[in-house]
Amino acid sequence: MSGLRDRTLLASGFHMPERTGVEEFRDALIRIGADGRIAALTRPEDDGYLERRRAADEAGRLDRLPAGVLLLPGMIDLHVHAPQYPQLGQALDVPLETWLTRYTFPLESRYADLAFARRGYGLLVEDLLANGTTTALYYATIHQPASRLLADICLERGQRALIGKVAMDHPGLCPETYRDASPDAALRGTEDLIGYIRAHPDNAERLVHPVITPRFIPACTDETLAALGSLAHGSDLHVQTHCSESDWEHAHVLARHGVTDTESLDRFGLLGRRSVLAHSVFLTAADMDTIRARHAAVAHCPLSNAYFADAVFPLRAALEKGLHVGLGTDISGGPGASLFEAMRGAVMVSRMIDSGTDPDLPAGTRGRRNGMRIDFRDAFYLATTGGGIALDLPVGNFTAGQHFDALAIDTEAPAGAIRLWDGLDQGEDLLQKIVYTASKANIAKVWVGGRQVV
Ligand SMILES: Nc1nc2[nH]cnc2c(=O)[nH]1
Repeated sequence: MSGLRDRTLLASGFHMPERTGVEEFRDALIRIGADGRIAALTRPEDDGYLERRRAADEAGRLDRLPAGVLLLPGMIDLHVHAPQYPQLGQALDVPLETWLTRYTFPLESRYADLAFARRGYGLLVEDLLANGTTTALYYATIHQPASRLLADICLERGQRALIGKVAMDHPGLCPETYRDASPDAALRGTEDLIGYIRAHPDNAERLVHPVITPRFIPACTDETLAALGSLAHGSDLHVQTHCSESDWEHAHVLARHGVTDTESLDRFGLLGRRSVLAHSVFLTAADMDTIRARHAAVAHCPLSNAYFADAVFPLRAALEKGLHVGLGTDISGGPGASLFEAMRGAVMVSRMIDSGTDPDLPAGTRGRRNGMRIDFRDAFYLATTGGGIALDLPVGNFTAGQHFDALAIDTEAPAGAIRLWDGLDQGEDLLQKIVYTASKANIAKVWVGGRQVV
């Protein structure tokens, strides 16, 4: 079994087209079209199942997952700084502003060197695919050649990706050696990468999308924010930026613009259906209303927030308000490169905000307020369907019309971390165990758009 285009896969597994419940399928037929999209998922109890199964088999177009191997949707990472992979797991003992100026900007400036970029980006894309990330929303750097190279690599390796040349021109924060020379340079660089990705000869299927990427308000002049807002206006382009991430950052925007990040981004025209706001920890109730009204999305980055936010994003409240939310690793503000770790982190921090952390307080009074916790189901939804909705792309589950982006989880891989026990691991308990314990060695195969990429 390799590519699954124009074939039918006989598989058991899980997906969550709706947040209201996990759907388990057993011995389902997933018919994948020549375009890599799912034509139908047929279960044994559905009409025509046996006929379809026989027809696919007789045509030599039936593939089966072996016993012990389960199918999950591919993971969608809504926040990755591609150039920061070399410092994953480093420098998390300093606050965001120090981390940026002392470590991150100097590292990113090295992507002026294409050989360095090739090594870093090649390894990152390969590792993320092996970790099960089939779609990634990437920040590149300010450099045109290296940002183009990231697009080339994603196309070559077959990862679905959304890539932005980072716009950052504010001399107050960005060092002279690593910033756009002017608002015009920031805008032209953004437009150049959009043109390159759209016209790329290997991107006819639009596997890779360009993204308007003002790094965050402190790094951009108002002129640049306005120019990028105009570019986004009326287009179908994605926008990504950081929003209300830390006390320092949030206070900076309040002092400079007199309003919150959300309000300011909205005034610049940067909030729309395809905007993804990373972190968004310090949103007010009014900010949440604005994000919902614009149908924009939040990339919740639980691991990174533990280091830079000193607070927990009220995820449950955002979901109950109807915001689009998905998960991000925030490589390298978060020390993990796997959405499985992000899922686990999202559940854990939600438990802490729900029940609290101070053992000196009586039980029941420690938490911010009750009802803030999520469970593994919500986390699985956010990493799959939630991410697809946030990006406005047909990915995240196995319903008809979605791209076939999927993982084969080998629950019996000897080197993997999943350990099953007879009779214990059934239904949602099995999915829970996968969410909490799966490791890279359990990810046996990965497909993007029906093409096998791992
Ligand atoms: N976590 C994180 N926050 C940022 N704010 C501005 N740039 C960055 C970045 O690279 N990572």
